[in-house]
Amino acid sequence: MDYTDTETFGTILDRTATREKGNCFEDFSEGDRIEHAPGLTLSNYANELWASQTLNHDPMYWRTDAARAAGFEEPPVHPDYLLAAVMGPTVEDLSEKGGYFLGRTNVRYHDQSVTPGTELRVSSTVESTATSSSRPEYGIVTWETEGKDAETGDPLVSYERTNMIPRREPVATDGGESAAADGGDADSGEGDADDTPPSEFITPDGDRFGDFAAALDAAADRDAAVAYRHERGRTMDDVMVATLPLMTLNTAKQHHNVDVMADSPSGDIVAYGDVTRSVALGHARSDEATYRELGCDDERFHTFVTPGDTVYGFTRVVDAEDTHDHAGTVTFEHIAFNQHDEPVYSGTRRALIQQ
Ligand SMILES: CC(C)(COP(=O)(O)OP(=O)(O)OC[C@H]1O[C@@H](n2cnc3c(N)ncnc32)[C@H](O)[C@@H]1OP(=O)(O)O)[C@@H](O)C(=O)NCCC(=O)NCCSC(=O)C[C@](C)(O)C(=O)O
Repeated sequence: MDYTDTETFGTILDRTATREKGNCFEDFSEGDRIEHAPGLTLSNYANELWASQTLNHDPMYWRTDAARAAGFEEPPVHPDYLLAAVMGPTVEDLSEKGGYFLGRTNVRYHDQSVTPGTELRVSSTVESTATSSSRPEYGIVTWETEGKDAETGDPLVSYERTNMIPRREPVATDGGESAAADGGDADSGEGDADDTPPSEFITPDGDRFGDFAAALDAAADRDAAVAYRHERGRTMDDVMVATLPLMTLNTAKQHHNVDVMADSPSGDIVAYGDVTRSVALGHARSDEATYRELGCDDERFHTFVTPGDTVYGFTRVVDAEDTHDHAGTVTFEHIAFNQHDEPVYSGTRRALIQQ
């Protein structure tokens, strides 16, 4: 028999089983620990592709003189690439089955001097599982993930992330179990006691710690916030949507299988949340003298970003603390938005900004 005869092959395909990838919601129980097998070795090529394409062009990640001036021996890998390189290899075990990346919190960088050539080992623990009251065909799972230097065992980055994960069987829900699984801020802001925007928005005069602190001082006794837009935008193309996640071994079909995604609510492949976030942070960093990343919290992905969408950035300065001789700690809220001015990502970020 000729298996490649189109008609015959179609009949055979209908009768054969698919060897499935990934895990369903029912496969996760609180406390389960997963060592992610594939891992990867941080590469200069992937690092440069990630940082260049997401407009993260800070010289300290590109040139030895700038890296040395910032206290590194040589240019380290970009922290957004490091984070994505830790998360990518977890997808096969945790979220390849589908469902959306809802958010992440407690992102902490333990070592930012990591250079290309470093091999990663990544493990995750199931922190919680919950029923989704709005989508009975999904559950909501939160994992705690840690990426280490495989050779030394030193922790490099850790975070807690939450996804919707398909169930094998949809369940009837009473709407009672599905409070935000990570205890994060699942509130969209609706119903906040004060949801009236301030009457004035202040832009810092420059990109140094003192400029952010002075702007906050100026806003302190007025009905004002320190908040501004960033000029750059980045249109999502194939490299952004499919290449960057695959380069970090992220096998989520959402980013590279147009055939499957055509039947999904987005109707198309969608950008990996870490790419959207990295673009937003790249826009923000282009307007600040960043010294080190400290961490991010309450990251949320509000709606799909599909090929052709353009990602812009908005920043609100929340706090500025004079913590070091050469740099101060600034807390920002960043919002990425699309060409229709719809928020697609939000999160808070703490970074050391040069004095
Ligand atoms: C998912 C959509 C459709 C739901 O939109 P919606 O407005 O209908 O619903 P919602 O109210 O925002 O959230 C739905 C449910 O999730 C819960 N929830 C929400 N956030 C959190 C959180 N942080 N922690 C815990 N729980 C959370 C929330 O409480 C609610 O529970 P309920 O069903 O019981 O009412 C909509 O928000 C959306 O389209 N978001 C964009 C998703 C997206 O594009 N993510 C990035 C790309 S996917 C990706 O990167 C993949 C990855 C990385 O490769 C990979 O995981 O493998």
